[in-house]
Amino acid sequence: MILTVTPNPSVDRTLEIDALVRGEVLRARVARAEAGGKGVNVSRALCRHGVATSAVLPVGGAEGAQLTDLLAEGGVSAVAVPISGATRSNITVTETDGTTTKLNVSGPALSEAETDALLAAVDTGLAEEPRWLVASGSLPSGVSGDFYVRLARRAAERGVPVALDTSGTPLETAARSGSLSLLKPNQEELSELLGRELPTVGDVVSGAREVLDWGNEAVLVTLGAHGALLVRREHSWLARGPQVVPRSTVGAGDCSLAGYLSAREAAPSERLRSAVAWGAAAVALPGTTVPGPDEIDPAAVDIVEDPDPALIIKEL
Ligand SMILES: Nc1ncnc2c1ncn2[C@@H]1O[C@H](COP(=O)(O)OP(=O)(O)O)[C@@H](O)[C@H]1O
Ligand SMILES: O=P(O)(O)OC[C@H]1O[C@](O)(COP(=O)(O)O)[C@@H](O)[C@@H]1O
Repeated sequence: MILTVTPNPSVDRTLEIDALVRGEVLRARVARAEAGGKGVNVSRALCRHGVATSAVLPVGGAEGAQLTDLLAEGGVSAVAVPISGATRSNITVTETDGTTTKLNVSGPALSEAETDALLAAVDTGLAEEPRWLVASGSLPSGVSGDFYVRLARRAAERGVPVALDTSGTPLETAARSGSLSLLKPNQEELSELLGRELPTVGDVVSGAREVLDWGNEAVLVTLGAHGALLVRREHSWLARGPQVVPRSTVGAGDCSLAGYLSAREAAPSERLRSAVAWGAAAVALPGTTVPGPDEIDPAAVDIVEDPDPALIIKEL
């Protein structure tokens, strides 16, 4: 079983329009609502592939009820921790050419008692000895920036490896405290973490190795349309995915992480192949829709071990 925790989940609302024009009245062709939030999406993607998973998340208000219903409809096992605030709705606008614009809301604050209840729900999940704990997404206000460090300590006590996908202060705090089995920043998040631009493959690999030096095991850096780099101490691997016609990039990173974790007992390069295949498949689907097994083509992913450090990422 893979346990995910999403402290700030959302109902993802997507509006599909022809082209976004500021200041105009635009009519949406399609409006959809899907369960969202980073760990929630990892669980949804794993569930579509028959991988056992459980999603822990706080829920409140009418959107919280809708989120719980959406997860139940999708057959995703969830532990919903009740909170007094209302779960957020994040808005995505997708245009015909695949341009995706996201408007993320900060979400409800969690009280200390609600934060403790969330931690207790994770503890209960950890007692079931999951093969991974996935800690993902932004932290709601009221939750201290070291929340993921606290989670990682609890997981370590049970010998459960932790995969982290977040940004800003929560990423920096957890990454610097070490002991994470996997971090999944995108190129921009890694660059922000290290405080410098990372235009080449060599820049990303050496930046990720700096993060490994803080006591972490592996870094999966997703590069949007340019694929992904997996960096471990001994080797790094570059994966370039198939060309896809993008429809919505929302949830691509979450599906990449799910693909990486789904590949049981596989060599690092095969885990990376799976990550990029799942991410590319997600981009071809509308809204926050997660791909199923028929939509994924791992054979279309090209992998290079210890790639040329001089390669420029935006030219890949
Ligand atoms: N425009 C795109 N075309 C093809 N694949 C894409 C595109 N955008 C993202 N992907 C795939 O999804 C993965 C995750 O995307 P990325 O944007 O880096 O993550 P995040 O959603 O976390 O920002 C990439 O590694 C790639 O495999
Ligand atoms: O917690 P954050 O950083 O606000 O992100 C939440 C949003 O990110 C998503 O999880 C999508 O994430 P990715 O596009 O990075 O895979 C949405 O479902 C959700 O609306």
